[in-house]
Amino acid sequence: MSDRLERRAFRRDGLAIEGEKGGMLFDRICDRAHWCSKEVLHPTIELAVEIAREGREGRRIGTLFTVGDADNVLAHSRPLILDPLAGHPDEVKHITDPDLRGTVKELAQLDGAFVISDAGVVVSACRYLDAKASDVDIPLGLGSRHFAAASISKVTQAIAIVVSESAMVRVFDCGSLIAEIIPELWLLSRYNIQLRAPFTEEHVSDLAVLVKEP
Ligand SMILES: Nc1ncnc2c1ncn2[C@@H]1O[C@H](COP(=O)(O)OP(=O)(O)OP(=O)(O)O)[C@@H](O)[C@H]1O
Repeated sequence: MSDRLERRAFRRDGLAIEGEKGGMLFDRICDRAHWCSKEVLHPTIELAVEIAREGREGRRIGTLFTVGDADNVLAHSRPLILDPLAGHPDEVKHITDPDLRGTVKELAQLDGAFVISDAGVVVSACRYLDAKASDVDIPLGLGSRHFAAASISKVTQAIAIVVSESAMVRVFDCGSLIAEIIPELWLLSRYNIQLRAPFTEEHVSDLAVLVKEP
């Protein structure tokens, strides 16, 4: 096995964030979504939480990921700049690849969304999502990034994950907010929570995961 594949296999064994229990909490989000590949959704949520926690160069950053139905997402979006991931082979663009994850953290400072395929390949970055669904269900007060995430999850089969500049991570499926991840417990105040009851709330170390009940 090549070094790259070994590192990828290692990461698939469990989450770096909060270990096995963190993985179990992310399973609940998978179970709530209308479809889910844990091998892709878990490392994407984990990366979103890392971005929310770490920011870049001392400031918080926000970004957006779509997971699944990539061709359809591409058809409902357009590039904001020349795609920095274009031309690189799929083998180096898997969401579990450590080098790719570092690249995504850098690119997350730019506007737009990352598009991830069902197989976990980050096929495009810096995409403006054009989908505008009128019947999305998003709480008042959330802005255009969240609206774009809700809309693309309604118009396509993709699950959309927002890293808000407020450091909250929000997951949209079929046009609705289905989960919120609070990466640091001091952010856990009712003020920050946008998910409407009923939802489950579970904690592991500094992480809280709230999942809407069906
Ligand atoms: N349709 C879209 N597709 C991709 N990215 C978008 C889209 N709309 C907005 N964004 C990104 O979201 C950024 C923040 O926009 P805005 O503040 O309105 O969103 P928000 O939902 O309040 O997010 P945050 O909680 O991070 O502030 C924009 O600068 C842009 O980079």
